[in-house]
Amino acid sequence: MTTTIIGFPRIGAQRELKFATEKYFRKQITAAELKKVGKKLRKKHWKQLQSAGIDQIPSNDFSFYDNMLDTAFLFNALPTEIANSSLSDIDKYFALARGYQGDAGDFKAWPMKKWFNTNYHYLVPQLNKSTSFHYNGGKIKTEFLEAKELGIITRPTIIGPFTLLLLSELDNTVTIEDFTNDLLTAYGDLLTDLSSNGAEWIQIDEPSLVYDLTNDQIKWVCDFYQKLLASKGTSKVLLQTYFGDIRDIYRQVLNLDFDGIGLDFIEGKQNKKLVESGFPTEKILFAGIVNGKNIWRNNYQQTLDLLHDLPAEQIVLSTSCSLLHVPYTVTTEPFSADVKKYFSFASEKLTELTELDLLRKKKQLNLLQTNQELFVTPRVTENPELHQKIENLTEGDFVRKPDFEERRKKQEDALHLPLLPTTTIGSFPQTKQVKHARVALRKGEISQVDYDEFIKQHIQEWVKWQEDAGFDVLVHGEFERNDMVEYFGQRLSGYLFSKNGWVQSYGTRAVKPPIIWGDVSRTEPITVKWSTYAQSLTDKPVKGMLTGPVTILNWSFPREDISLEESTLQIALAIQAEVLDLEKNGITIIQIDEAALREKLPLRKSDWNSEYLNWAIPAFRLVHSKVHATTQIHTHMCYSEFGDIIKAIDQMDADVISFEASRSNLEILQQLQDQHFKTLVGPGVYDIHSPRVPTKSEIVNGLHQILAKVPQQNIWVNPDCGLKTRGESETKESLVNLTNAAQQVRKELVHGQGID
Ligand SMILES: CN1c2c(nc(N)[nH]c2=O)NC[C@@H]1CNc1ccc(C(=O)N[C@@H](CCC(=O)N[C@@H](CCC(=O)N[C@@H](CCC(=O)O)C(=O)O)C(=O)O)C(=O)O)cc1
Ligand SMILES: N[C@@H](CCS)C(=O)O
Ligand SMILES: [Zn+2]
Repeated sequence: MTTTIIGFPRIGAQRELKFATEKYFRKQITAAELKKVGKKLRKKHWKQLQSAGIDQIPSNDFSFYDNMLDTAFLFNALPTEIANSSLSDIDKYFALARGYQGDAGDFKAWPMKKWFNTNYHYLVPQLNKSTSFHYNGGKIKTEFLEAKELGIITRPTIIGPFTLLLLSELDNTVTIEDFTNDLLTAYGDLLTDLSSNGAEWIQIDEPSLVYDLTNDQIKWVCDFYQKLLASKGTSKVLLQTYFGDIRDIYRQVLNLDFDGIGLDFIEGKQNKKLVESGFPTEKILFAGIVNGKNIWRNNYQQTLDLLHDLPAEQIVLSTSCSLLHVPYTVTTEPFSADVKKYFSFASEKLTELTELDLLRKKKQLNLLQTNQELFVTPRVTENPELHQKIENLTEGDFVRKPDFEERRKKQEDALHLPLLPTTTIGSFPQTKQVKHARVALRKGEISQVDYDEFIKQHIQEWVKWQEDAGFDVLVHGEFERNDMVEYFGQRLSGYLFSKNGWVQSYGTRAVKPPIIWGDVSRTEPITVKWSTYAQSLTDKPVKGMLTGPVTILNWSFPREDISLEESTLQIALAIQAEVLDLEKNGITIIQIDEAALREKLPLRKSDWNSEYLNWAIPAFRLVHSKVHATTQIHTHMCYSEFGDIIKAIDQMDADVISFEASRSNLEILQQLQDQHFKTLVGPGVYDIHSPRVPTKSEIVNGLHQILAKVPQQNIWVNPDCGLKTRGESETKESLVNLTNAAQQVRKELVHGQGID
């Protein structure tokens, strides 16, 4: 055995899984038809890996929605009301993913969170007293046997117990210990079952081992695996980690009876040093040396140098993480050969692994020379003016004046907004018609003028609708955008775009991250015509809508020849120019989304004194530092995992921030209160990732919870995130419930204060 990968993209080269699943949601195909699509994709991918020469192929990396959900489902850890409902198994599964409202009941979806430092999102299992874990066969076994029938003995993969528990939400009636015995039996039964069915290797993913670990956690992991591995059957077991190094538990892990240890040598900066400190001769090192997250060709010489320092005889070459995070193939992309040669997507990374395997065995050395040519000369010509501009930035460029309190008064006078102002996050449903129009424009079937007219009509309809629904601050709806990052990338110089480079973000949703190829700058206004058009239709303020520099960077494939900081500052200057143009054209409220701000924060808190926030926060400040006091700057983050960086978020110095809160039980509110958060806040009052319509009273309850923690004059009312993924009718129903709820609570407050 010499090469493997941790996991492969599952949505299909043409996003077959997305389209089939969405058809199933719309009841256009049956469950059997959907399952057939899944089976076909799995077969295709296994065969592809096989013919690429990957000699150990994973299975159960496939998922109809998400692997965390799969794992909870595999172990039957469902809420009782869903488990006992009349829904079929697959509908129970999707009910947990997206919520369900219908004849079988009314079930909220499980929360969704970012998967470590990626733009992939997993479902957060909700565990309580009634949860129990037990294994009785299921997806992992079915897929193993499916591959076996094709003559491929795969390595089944499963998320490990530590990661499963750490990433789940336990209510206050239970602790991790309550599930330990259950899980020992469940994982034990799984190992025995797979092993008796012929699995030679089983992969247990424990990415959570790359976090800072407490002594109790280390002890839990060691005790658990000691017991589990004592009766593991005949299969060999691989402990797979990724997204960092395992410095806190490396020594202990070596003493456990794993047959293989998978380490990430790309993001795991200390892993090399750890292995050099000793690695048992009887174990196999699955060395993650091909980057599972970037799209650049591997530098073979660098990789060979790294391998040179590792125990050569015991190494299987692997990827640093699952290839889930990169697009399927570059071969079908319309880049010139001169550009294409720099790229490696999932399929090309398979070739890299097999070529590196040849090279480490001193075979086909010509491959090394061709590869080295990519790295000897600079790939792009620099923009010296831009570099100078960045060099000339001074502290004052990062400070907005006057300060928050003074601006707040001026904005209150200028904007005249009511208590609990209502707004939305920016996008409205991207309907079939909107997407079709973009396809028609791309194919030349309609002209740019016709397309623009079509978009304007949508803006007009929705501006009117928002006025009628009683919103205080309107949005234009983002109908002209394919994606909040790709759209900007396409209008900035220095970017390249794939035609089909889709990467799963969650469930059926994918993104096509643009590629930062060179220095980035703005050549002309990007959003001004749409925002000013929308503003011309109403007397209410319409928010300008931009994506912030850190998010543009984090959701693009970044350059590796300059620092992330440098690239982000280039983007920040481009967005700053856009902010100033919007302001000049009469837009008085501008939202600059920083949905991905937290993404590149080091996973280990002990690494937080590193530089990331020291440049990410200033990059955002640079974007809005030059606007007038009366221009209100909003920002938005579609997650609430910023409790521990609240101070940094406040230092972004925005006037208002909206964030996800409904799926996270509003726990962030306590932290806002405790840390005297100054920025005005719009904690999302309903979950937009589910088609479920929130009732007015649910929203009223949510507002009451918010009011218990945040001063009323600091509160905005909005959904969790943009509404582009939702259908029109559910969106309108939900938003009417939102404005009605806000009005009711406003009345309560006014009465309570005796004003009315
Ligand atoms: C807010 N989120 C975002 C994240 N990352 C981003 N880069 N963007 C985000 O908005 N991360 C966190 C959250 C949650 N994540 C997502 C990710 C993706 C979506 C989403 O809605 N994706 C759409 C695709 C969006 C898009 O690019 N649309 C294009 C192309 C549409 C298309 O597929 N066209 C078809 C033809 C369709 C037709 O004819 O009807 C084609 O090209 O073949 C566009 O609109 O032009 C998705 O469907 O997956 C949401 C949240
Ligand atoms: N303005 C964007 C933010 C998504 S995070 C939207 O509404 O879709
Ligand atoms: Zn969002």
